[in-house]
Amino acid sequence: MSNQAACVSIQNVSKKFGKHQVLMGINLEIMEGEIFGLLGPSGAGKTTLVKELAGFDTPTSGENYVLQEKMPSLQLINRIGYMAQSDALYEDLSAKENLQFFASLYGLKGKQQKQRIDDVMEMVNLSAHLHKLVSDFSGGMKRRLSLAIALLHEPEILILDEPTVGIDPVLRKGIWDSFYELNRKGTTIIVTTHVMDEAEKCDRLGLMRDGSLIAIGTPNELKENTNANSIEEAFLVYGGVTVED
Ligand SMILES: Nc1ncnc2c1ncn2[C@@H]1O[C@H](COP(=O)(O)OP(=O)(O)OP(=O)(O)O)[C@@H](O)[C@H]1O
Repeated sequence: MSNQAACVSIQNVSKKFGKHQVLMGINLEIMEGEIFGLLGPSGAGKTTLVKELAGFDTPTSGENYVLQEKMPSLQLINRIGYMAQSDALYEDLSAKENLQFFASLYGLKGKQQKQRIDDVMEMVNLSAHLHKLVSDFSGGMKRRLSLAIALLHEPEILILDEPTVGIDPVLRKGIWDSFYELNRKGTTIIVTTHVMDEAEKCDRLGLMRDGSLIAIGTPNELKENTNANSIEEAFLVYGGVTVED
């Protein structure tokens, strides 16, 4: 990984909502072509951080650079794919109409638009439901449709906020296979999760707790450095927490 360029550089980023300090002096570089996972309990600040990377929020202090541009940057809209934690879908439109709407925003037209819609729906295993109203979709189907939308314009960086919540293990594996496939083709993937087995699938992890990045490394490094058998155990050691049942 040493000869890769950083495509994300987070420089001393802090964020406050009123008096509530949500991010504290985060420094992190994410390399081109890696799958980077942000792991941490609810409220750790993962969503706040990835929202800033996607250009939907700004730090109170510090700077975020994505593809060498200071964020937020309108110029990057076509180069970043973002899947938010809550689905931003039009419930009274069909899946196809939702995809067409977002495809138009990205400037995809005609045959190319149709092809991309078919490709992404196949990737998330929803091809059979193209014409169904989103209001008739299950929670997991909505997640997968949101993912399909994030993939439409073949972004160089894909930012996914808990992409597989509410998705059953078989489909989850299928979705991770798609991530690996995209990653093989060069897409950098940044994913937040609090699922430990997903964390193991990342090239590197950033462990977050109470707005701080408490450790960064490959899953193996994090386990070896703490003499832990699992990422969960490593997390607890880095966090200075003792294991309780
Ligand atoms: N717009 C906001 N206004 C005020 N507080 C906020 C806002 N957004 C987030 N927070 C607070 O910031 C903290 C971090 O939230 P964030 O959603 O980033 O955590 P998270 O690690 O992504 O958690 P989860 O896994 O539950 O999504 C929480 O305490 C949350 O209540």
